Amino acid sequence: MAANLFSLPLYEKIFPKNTAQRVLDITLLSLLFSLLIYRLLSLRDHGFPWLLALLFESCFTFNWVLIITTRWTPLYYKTFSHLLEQRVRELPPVDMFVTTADPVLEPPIITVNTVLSLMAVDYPTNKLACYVSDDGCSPLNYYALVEASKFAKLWIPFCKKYNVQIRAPFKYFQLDQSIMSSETHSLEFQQEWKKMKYEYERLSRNIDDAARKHEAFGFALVGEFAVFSNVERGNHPAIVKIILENKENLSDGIPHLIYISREKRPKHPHHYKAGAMNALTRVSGLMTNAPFMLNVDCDMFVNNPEVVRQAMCLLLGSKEKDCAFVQCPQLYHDSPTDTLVLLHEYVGKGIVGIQGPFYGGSGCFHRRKVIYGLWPDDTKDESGIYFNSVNGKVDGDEILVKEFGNSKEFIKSAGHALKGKTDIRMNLSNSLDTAHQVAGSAYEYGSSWGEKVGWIYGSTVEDILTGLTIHKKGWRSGYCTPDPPAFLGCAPAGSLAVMTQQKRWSTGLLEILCSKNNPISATLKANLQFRMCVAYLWITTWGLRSIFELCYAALPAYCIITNSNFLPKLQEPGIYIPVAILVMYNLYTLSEYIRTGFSIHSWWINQSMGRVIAMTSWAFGVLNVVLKHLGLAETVFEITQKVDRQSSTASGGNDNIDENASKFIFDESPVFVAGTTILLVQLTALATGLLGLQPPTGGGQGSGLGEVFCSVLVVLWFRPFVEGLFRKGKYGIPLSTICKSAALTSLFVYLSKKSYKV
Ligand SMILES: O=c1ccn([C@@H]2O[C@H](COP(=O)(O)OP(=O)(O)O[C@H]3O[C@H](CO)[C@@H](O)[C@H](O)[C@H]3O)[C@@H](O)[C@H]2O)c(=O)[nH]1
Ligand SMILES: [Mn+2]
Repeated sequence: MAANLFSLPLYEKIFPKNTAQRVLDITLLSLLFSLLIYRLLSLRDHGFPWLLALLFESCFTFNWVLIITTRWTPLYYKTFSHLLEQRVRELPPVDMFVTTADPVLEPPIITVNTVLSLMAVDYPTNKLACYVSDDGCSPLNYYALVEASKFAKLWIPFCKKYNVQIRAPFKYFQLDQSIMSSETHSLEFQQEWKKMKYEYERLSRNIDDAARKHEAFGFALVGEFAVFSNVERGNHPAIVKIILENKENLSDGIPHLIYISREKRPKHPHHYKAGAMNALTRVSGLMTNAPFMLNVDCDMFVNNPEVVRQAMCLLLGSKEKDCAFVQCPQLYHDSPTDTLVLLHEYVGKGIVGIQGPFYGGSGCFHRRKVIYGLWPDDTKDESGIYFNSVNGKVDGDEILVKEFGNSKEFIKSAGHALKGKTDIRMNLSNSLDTAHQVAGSAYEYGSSWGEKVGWIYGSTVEDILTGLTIHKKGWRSGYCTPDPPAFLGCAPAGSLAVMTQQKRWSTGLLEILCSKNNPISATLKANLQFRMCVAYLWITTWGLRSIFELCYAALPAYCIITNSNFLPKLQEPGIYIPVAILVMYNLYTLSEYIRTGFSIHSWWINQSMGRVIAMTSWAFGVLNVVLKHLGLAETVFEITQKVDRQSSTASGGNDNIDENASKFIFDESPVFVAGTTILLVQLTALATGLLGLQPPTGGGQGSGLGEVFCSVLVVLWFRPFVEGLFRKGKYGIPLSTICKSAALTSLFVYLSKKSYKV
């Protein structure tokens, strides 16, 4: 019987049927190929635009091949967490990491909610420790956490007593009380609920007040805040503070809570989030050294209190090799970003079916030893010592110093982690001195941190790079999609934030493609599976696609201005191919939206936003990487502004979600010059056509309805820019931007005409 129980599976793999999708994918691919063949065959009868169209369409076809290959075999997991206790004698410890970097862009109340939701998960509290990294080195963040720790002592028991489902207090108190289950309607519950609400409002008020005071005349930096006096954001010593310690090792108490602001010095690169993650890994290695680490961004609260147990089903229920990390999808609570949901649905699950999901930077459970650089084939000898396939024996002290840096205590803890031993540490403060040492800005010099160990440096999307480094070794990863969703975060609010984020992504992804860690070499020289390489190529080439999309969008305008054509004429049978592609592709994506429960309107908005982002933000990503390679600029991690919708329970209203939320906000940033130029080019072309200012065709075929249709389509995609031309203030395109774009447009028209004469 015991043996039977032990063999019960903790999860089941489900391969959803996708025959219809495959058929459609292949049909579309055949159409694309037919178009290419048609163009090739008729190349001689047509001019330069025809050749360009052939080139760009080949790229889109290639991209389609990448997409089909990536999503061919979707997979998801069903977990059986109620069997966990029967399968494992004791649940393993988990260290939970939260990163925050700027108390203005990331209001402390958001971080506080995330931390509270993590600390309140359904898991033995003596197995949990929560570490918060503050790259802003802000006394305000520290203050907020200290206040939150007092609230946690009430909140956590309340959540567990009443089995509260949403344990981020801001979200919980937004819920309509009437939808809560009837058992929670007891008088006792009502009273406790009111008290909790009162305490939470007090907590938010205290944090708000402190923020206001801090802004006005600084904090009184005395007592435990004294360490923050004279600190500058980018120049300060390491600060590590134990806010809460579960000294009695109670399984139904409150988990440890530790604040870390790693040392920063102007001369030492700090590697943004990846650097912060590595500091967290080391400090936690000294203090609790849990074999599993959960990491979330400051705005990603736990939405399903079962999440750790759910993830454990995958981590403990499979062979280690099959599960280096478990990623939960990134979903948003404020505005459902349909594109992301769809990416998860139609591409994400496909990747899960290859070698496992990409690491997405937040909502991910890691095996500590994998982060320490272990390969799946590294084997234990009898004494439990690992032999590393790259470095030989892992236990050799010299090797360990080279890998992990110069701290004896840390090396010892890393040795334990690699061997899978769990440390039992009674007193956190014993390791405080060493914790400060490993959080030092020079600690990593001469070690493998950021290169072979920990989060990998060299890209502003450190998550994809780190995940690729893990997959490259042959590890697989798991996907955790419980219902309700495990985590929910803040969507970037407004056009500016979206543009900035997309620019960073495109930059970072291209940095990966152009580095020695690119997916192709990972397949040729290491163990990245071929189709996984394709999946990584699909994502890392986002930026490059922008160039082709831009040029393709310029093509109809070019043709109208020069009275040439890149599409077959309406009376030619060839026209049916591009028309069929257009119709089928749009109906196909539309059906995906509708099947997933989104509206036609959201389909249209996202399709056009997708094109706008690709032609503007992504293109600037390419520029960033070119400048980096020329040594002219460094790439930076620009933090996304998080909107504080959380303290709204205290202030009584959602002021931020007004009717203007969907309007585009413009500033003088170059991305908007690019967008405005694309629009003006199309408008100029259409005007040229309408006013009959086109040059004579010179014997060939002139532009026709096809070109005009495409040009109008681009204008429709850029509708927010059209509106921006006529609006004032922040919703209008600044005059300087319009002037720059007008100049660029004239240049385009001039060059087009000139090139055509030549
Ligand atoms: O110097 C820095 C910069 C950022 N962060 C933290 O990194 C996280 C992500 O930053 P955010 O501005 O929210 O970026 P997003 O674009 O929303 O993040 C997505 O993309 C990032 C990679 O570009 C991933 O790291 C994230 O996990 C993923 O959610 C936040 O918690 C920040 O506090 C730091 O700790 N230090
Ligand atoms: Mn974010």
